Amino acid sequence: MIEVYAPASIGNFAVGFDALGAALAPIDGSLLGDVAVVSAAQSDEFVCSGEYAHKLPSDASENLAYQCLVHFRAHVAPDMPSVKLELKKNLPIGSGLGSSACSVVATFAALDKFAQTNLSQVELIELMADFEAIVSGGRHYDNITPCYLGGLQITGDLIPDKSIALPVDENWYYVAAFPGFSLNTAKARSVLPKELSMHAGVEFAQRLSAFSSLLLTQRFDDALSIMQDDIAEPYRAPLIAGFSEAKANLPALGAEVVSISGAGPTLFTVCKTLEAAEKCAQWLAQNYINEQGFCHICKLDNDGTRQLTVL
Ligand SMILES: Nc1ncnc2c1ncn2[C@@H]1O[C@H](COP(=O)(O)OP(=O)(O)OP(=O)(O)O)[C@@H](O)[C@H]1O
Ligand SMILES: N[C@@H](CCO)C(=O)O
Repeated sequence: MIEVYAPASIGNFAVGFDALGAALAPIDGSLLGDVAVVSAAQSDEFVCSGEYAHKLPSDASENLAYQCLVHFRAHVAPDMPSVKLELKKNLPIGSGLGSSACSVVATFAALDKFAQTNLSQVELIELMADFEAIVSGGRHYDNITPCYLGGLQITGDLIPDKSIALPVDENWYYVAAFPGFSLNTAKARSVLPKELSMHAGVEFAQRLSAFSSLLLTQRFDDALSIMQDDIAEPYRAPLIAGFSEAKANLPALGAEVVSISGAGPTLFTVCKTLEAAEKCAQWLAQNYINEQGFCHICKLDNDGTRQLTVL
């Protein structure tokens, strides 16, 4: 049996629409992500369990994890013995935490290990991105690669091996608050402008390249000072109840950055101290999330997708 965990991630990371993403590790040691378990069986079977399993279609053929298994058997490992695939769906759907990417990454990584197909990093990332594209309305890697590789990744087709890890300040804390309602990624993409002006395109390129260079030269405070999303946040904020109030209130509590995680509705902050992160988390718990929501103070998950059990 192979059991693989894949962490939640913050897509876009404010300055890198579709191109930058970070994997999350709650500081209380809990796991925030999906788990795929592959074991030998008489014939292929699929089970979806976990807190959010009931939010997914009951028909296995509509579950991305099962679709990954069907694809893997047909195109990657036709000789793989029959398996039971269990997806432990621990992340809410349409959360902005890279939920579908988590299921896809955990499943392909577990199948690759079980079948000993030893796909290369690029082969696996391409496979994973194909499936992420099916549901999100656009091919992008900013949940896939941080989820798979860990850390903060600048990522896309132009980038050698699809992804390059960027350093962050070890002292930074990230507060991720899921408000408890869903926002469909395809819908959150449909409100974005189809084209950027020349000015906006140049500014986006400047901001992302400067941010990356500043991180690589350890000028972390300068990097934080330009960490702003002009591409997606202005159009998506009206879709997320409470976001504008949070953005207005959290800086006074010590948030250096307040932005939307992925397509939303999860909000994230970057804080320089644990004290500031705790104050932000408390405010968010009282003012942003409902009974179905949750809030975690996190560091980056530098391990990415990993095996929990091998039997
Ligand atoms: N294993 C799965 N995990 C998540 N979504 C799945 C899965 N299988 C099928 N789906 C379907 O894919 C769609 C995912 O929608 P969407 O892209 O909005 O969510 P998401 O990937 O969970 O969002 P986000 O990346 O913002 O966390 C939903 O319609 C959901 O029912
Ligand atoms: N970069 C993507 C992340 C969501 O999956 C977006 O913002 O639409």
